[in-house]
Amino acid sequence: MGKRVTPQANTTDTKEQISWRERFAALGNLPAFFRLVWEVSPALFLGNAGLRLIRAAIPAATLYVGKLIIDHIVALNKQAAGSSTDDIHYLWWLVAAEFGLAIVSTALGRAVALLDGLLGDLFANRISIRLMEHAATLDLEQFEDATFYDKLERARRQTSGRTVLLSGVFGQVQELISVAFLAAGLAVYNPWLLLLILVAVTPSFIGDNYFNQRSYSLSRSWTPERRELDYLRYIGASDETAKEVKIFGLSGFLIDRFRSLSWEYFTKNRSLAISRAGWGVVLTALGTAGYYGAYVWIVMRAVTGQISLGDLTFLAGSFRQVRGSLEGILLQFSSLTQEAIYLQDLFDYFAIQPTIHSPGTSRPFPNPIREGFVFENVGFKYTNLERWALRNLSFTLHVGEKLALVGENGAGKTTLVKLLARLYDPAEGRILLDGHDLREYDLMALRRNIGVIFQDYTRFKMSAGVNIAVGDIDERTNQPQIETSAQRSLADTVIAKLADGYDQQLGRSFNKGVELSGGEWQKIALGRAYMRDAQLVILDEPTAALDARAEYEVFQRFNKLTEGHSSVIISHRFSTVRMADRILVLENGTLLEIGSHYELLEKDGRYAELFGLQARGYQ
Ligand SMILES: Nc1ncnc2c1ncn2[C@@H]1O[C@H](COP(=O)(O)OP(=O)(O)OP(=O)(O)O)[C@@H](O)[C@H]1O
Repeated sequence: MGKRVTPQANTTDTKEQISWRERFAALGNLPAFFRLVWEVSPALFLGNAGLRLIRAAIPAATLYVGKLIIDHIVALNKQAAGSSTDDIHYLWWLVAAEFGLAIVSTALGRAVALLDGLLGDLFANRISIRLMEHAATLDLEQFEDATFYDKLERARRQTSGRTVLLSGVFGQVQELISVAFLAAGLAVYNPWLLLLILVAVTPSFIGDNYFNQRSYSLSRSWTPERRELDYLRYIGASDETAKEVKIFGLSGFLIDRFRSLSWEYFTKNRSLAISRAGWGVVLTALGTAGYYGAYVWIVMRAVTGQISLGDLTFLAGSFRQVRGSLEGILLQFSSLTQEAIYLQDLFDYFAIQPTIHSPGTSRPFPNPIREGFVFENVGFKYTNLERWALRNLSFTLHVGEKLALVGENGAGKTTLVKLLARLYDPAEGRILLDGHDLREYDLMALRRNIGVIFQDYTRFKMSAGVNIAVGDIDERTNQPQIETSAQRSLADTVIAKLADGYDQQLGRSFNKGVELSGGEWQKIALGRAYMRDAQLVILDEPTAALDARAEYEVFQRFNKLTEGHSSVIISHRFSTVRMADRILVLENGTLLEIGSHYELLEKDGRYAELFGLQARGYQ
């Protein structure tokens, strides 16, 4: 494989450095994050916080009890033979107290981990649901945009491992309180010790921050490549692609591509990890030197008798713990800001607003439609396409009319249909429904009144019944309606052959799922068109996979059942097209001809030419 070009990886490394200011600003996401966590479960949230608070006091208490024990033993030794049983009892009480603290600390640790886990799982579920809810509101065009996908991918990463942030922040607070207790003890003896600790931990804090920032930048700039890696992993091992991967012998090609891309990422990560480890050793050594400096001072004071042996253990222990905790807090802080920046990606995704939506006050949807749809000089351009997909398009779709769209591949037929359903809005001109712009109507009402079956319809890996019911999902338990729709689309003959009938799992991804042939799937998908009583039914190449007899029968039924309703049919088969009331011929996104089959034959233009070509093929 040739060397791949990764412009993002090379150019954004420097561009995507995150400044301190951005890091602190990202912390501003924490309140919103906590609100989300709180909404998930107030009880778990409070329980977690409460238990951690108690646990925070334990290290200082344990050290203090330890000091009392040592001082008491020293006192007992001095008294030698004269110790009373009360003194011994007191000593055992102290030992029991320390034992009790150790047990409570472990139990609280387990309880906190449990609550973290439960809360984290609930939170991940909640975010997944919000991701799906938000995705449902977004424009089709947004889904077709690669940068949007990168955002979605980064947001999706937030649905797992969020416990890291959760326990991270909670742990921070717990540690801070622990440190406050311990530091208070240290300050009583000598406040300078605190300053020494701060100086000792600063180098490793700065180092960690630096490396966290670089690792975030790297990971962020590699989002498109990571997506590609996921995609390669998927197509390299999936039931959907297995057939072609085998026939064309693609596995070597896919694996090579995966290998070179993943190796490139690995080497970048590796060099970062190595320099991080190297610097880590040096910087923590500085911290250790600080600790031993203080230790020498404490030992000297004990030797000269200025502090007791108990004080020595308490101070040395406190110092060690405060340093460890502070290092932890500062380390956590830098990974916390990093997590908070990831959180920004999640909130960025939630902040994406659709451009296609209902107006503030919408016009009631006409029922029945009286005048039909009018295209007035409509033009549309895909964002990633230079040329216009449709331009200067004007025609009327009358009420009750059956219109066929004809044109070569890429002429703009599907695009026209997407504009009718407001999956996109025109960039030029407008589409009127009963004299008013489509944008004045409620979007949901419009979509409810239009039934579209696209050529690339989705084969849901769900039951056969649900695959038909998606045409009107609110009616998914309405078995008679599902069965009637199946009869109309000829799907009933397909379902009759399935062992579990309408409950049969389709697709092989799940247990006991069966795969259907292309035409069988199409009959099932066509059933969706009959699920709702739409005023406009659109079929985009609905019979391409059907055999000749099935196609004939489907259209006989379709024409009868949609009598009085408007319909649009896209087809490359002229046997189907000629049944339409009028035929609209598109070429390069513009209207070339429109008229009935006979009118267009008489005109002897493009339609007549294409029709003649196909007819000759059968002679
Ligand atoms: N999502 C998209 N993003 C960018 N360009 C697109 C997109 N969908 C279609 N196009 C482009 O717009 C043009 C019109 O496509 P459209 O799907 O409307 O053609 P069509 O007439 O339905 O073709 P076919 O007969 O092959 O189904 C094509 O050139 C296509 O490349």
